Amino acid sequence: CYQWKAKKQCNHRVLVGYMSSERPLKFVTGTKKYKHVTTTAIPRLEYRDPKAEELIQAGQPVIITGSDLVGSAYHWDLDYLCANLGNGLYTVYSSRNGKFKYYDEKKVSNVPSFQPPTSHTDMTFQDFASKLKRKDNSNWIYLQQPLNDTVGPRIEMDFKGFNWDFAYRQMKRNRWGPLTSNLLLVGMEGVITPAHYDEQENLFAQIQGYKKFLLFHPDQFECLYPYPIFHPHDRQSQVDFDDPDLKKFPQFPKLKGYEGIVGPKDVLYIPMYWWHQVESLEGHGETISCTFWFKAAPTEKVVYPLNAGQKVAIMRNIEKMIADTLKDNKNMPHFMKTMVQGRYS
Ligand SMILES: CCC[C@@H](CC(=O)O)C(=O)C(=O)O
Ligand SMILES: [Zn+2]
Repeated sequence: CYQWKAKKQCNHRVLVGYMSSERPLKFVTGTKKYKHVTTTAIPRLEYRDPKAEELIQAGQPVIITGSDLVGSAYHWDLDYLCANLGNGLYTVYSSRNGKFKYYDEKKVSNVPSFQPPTSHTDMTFQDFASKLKRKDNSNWIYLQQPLNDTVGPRIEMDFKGFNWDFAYRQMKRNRWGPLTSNLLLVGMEGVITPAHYDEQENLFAQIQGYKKFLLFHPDQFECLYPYPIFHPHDRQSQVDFDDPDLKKFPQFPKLKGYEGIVGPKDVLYIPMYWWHQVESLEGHGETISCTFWFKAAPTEKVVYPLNAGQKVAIMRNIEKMIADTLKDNKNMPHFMKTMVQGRYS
């Protein structure tokens, strides 16, 4: 199991003493601590610990150890994946600054001035792996591809060997909807997925390398200023954590959340609507992860007061309805300001 030594802050880098019974003492160099972002540790619990189940049922994040959710993939590394993923094509994103802010291509036409921050191409895993080894810091790359039936027989066998009992037990116990996808993520050291939220429950399994997660409760919505719903960056925060515009986003410094380093064999439960920012830590090789996304649990009976996630869902529905009704997104700011200005303050 892992014991975490006291964190030591030194010149904006956080060294987190890291020791496990399976690995020599290793300093997992954390990343810069973001100014204005206050965090406490994400709980780290053994999967048999009833507290872990309680946290998941309460829709709270938790790093689960010992589940072996992807135990049959612990041997996955670049060479093994090159040899066994087959010659299918994989979606590889490229970024000039190491940040991979997701955008919805179907919404690009809504914002004519939109400049995609990343590009993507399809290539064989072998091509990707050779680019990865040539680590070029002017071109960061990040493979993000749903595992599908183009994979070779060994990968298929490994996939079938996942601890599906654990995954489906969580799904049933928490009344989640069906599993929708397993996304294979292979990231160059240092890549960052900026703060965003997803509309599905996620069991995030780490296979190789270390990822630092920042997580924020849905009630931090007013500190994170998501893009408008019709914008390609819907669900993504507008705030650049490295250089926040506090005139435009004055609530940002009130942000409070959780942080944790997710290492090999760890599984992080990311509850739906929880904001997260994820960084592949330098110095520990490329990261290999696999997501398990589940549809939301159906809301049988609405219980008041509504929780923050439900309020985000309601805000999204209202925003969608206004956008659909007005038919012109330029009219939305004035329409919504008129609706509340001087009436609800
Ligand atoms: C495309 C998914 C990226 C992932 C974050 C990361 O590992 O970089 C994430 O945001 C999630 O699993 O929800
Ligand atoms: Zn996400």
